Amino acid sequence: MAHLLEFEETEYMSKDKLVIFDTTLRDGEQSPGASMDKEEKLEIAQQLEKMKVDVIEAGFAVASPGDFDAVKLVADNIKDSTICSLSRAVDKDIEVAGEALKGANSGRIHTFIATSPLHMKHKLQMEPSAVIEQAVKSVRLARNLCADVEFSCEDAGRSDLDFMCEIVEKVIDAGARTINIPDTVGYNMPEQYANTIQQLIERIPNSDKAIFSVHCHNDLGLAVANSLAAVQKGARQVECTINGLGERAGNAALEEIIMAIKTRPDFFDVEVDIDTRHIVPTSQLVSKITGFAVQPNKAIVGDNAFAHESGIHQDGVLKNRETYEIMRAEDVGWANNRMVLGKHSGRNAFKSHLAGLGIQFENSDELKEAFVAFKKLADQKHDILDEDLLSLIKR
Ligand SMILES: CC(=O)SCCNC(=O)CCNC(=O)[C@H](O)C(C)(C)COP(=O)(O)OP(=O)(O)OC[C@H]1O[C@@H](n2cnc3c(N)ncnc32)[C@H](O)[C@@H]1OP(=O)(O)O
Ligand SMILES: CC(C)C(=O)C(=O)O
Repeated sequence: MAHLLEFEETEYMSKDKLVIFDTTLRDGEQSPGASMDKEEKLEIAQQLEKMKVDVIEAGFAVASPGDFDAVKLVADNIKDSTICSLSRAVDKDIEVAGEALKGANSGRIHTFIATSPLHMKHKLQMEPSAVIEQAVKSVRLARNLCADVEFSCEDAGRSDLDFMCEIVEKVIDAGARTINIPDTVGYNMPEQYANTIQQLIERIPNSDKAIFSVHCHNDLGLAVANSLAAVQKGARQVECTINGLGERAGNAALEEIIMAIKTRPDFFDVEVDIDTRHIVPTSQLVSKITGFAVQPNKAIVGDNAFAHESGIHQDGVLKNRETYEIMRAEDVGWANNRMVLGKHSGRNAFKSHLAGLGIQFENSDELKEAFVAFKKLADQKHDILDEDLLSLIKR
């Protein structure tokens, strides 16, 4: 057996650094209807690189000739982020992944096998001992092709902890330097998932030789909560996708993970290198390419994430934005926050909006009269446009 390729244990192994691993182009693409061609993948990868994402999982190279080409194109062109391809614990998958990644500045082979009793018995139809053997063999093969190898225990959220301790210890010995513990079907609760990560780190004798990673699905709406709970217990890589795209109900949303970490440094003792100003443009690009609309009330990237229609909120924000905004719209790539006039709006926002249109009221009676007319109109009309306001004032 050839010597394992040398792995640089520098930047990624820092205790304070949270590695951001984006899998929009792989797990995100697994959403029915979200397939992307290679040029589309490259366009998104370029945007992720601008955002300073650490690792981009570009696809599953063995899946199709098109996906091989896409992983290769991304690997050949993106130089600042590590480019990764997924592969089963199957020699052919790993070799094809290695081939697609040949041109990468920094490449990673990500190999996985299921470890839950349910998946091993019914899907893989393998004995647990054979699963361990296959995992070790695959990691060794991958390490002969690529210095940076990640191993995932698929369906870790329903796997036995003792069994995971055993397999993970062996794959670390075989050369895996990132150990991913996916909650593949979004079954775990935050405390339970965080405890699994903590137990694995504490119990596995060679756990200090690897970064522990989380990959959470959103079947119960807990993907982000589970990921963040695990970060508090020692996880140092989060796998996530733009807009939370992904299988079934999706993956943890990158934008929510990043902004939670940045907004609550009192909770999270980790650093992320992401340039958050690229979040909204990236979200809009992914939405345009996949055709998956972003719901208006989606955190960070939804149209209403920084919009206010209620008078009490508008008044507070006009006096001090922090009254109702915990982040700055500009910091995540919006041009500004937004005041929307509607039936819930108050006098202060109304007056301020009209001032923006060049209209000043001579006295409070004039303002009162215009405001009463505006409320009547707002009861009848869903969207109040500036033209509506101007004609109302003229009248
Ligand atoms: C949780 C996740 O997101 S896992 C990633 C899921 N993503 C995908 O599946 C997308 C890409 N997949 C594909 O293109 C295809 O499924 C391929 C190319 C990987 C395999 O295709 P096929 O050879 O036709 O197999 P098929 O998909 O029907 O079945 C999967 C086979 O892989 C086996 N398998 C599944 N996972 C693994 C694994 N991690 N390691 C080894 N074998 C595995 C299954 O047991 C099954 O084996 P069998 O054919 O002996 O019953
Ligand atoms: C293969 C792994 C990383 C995965 O996507 C999952 O388990 O959800």
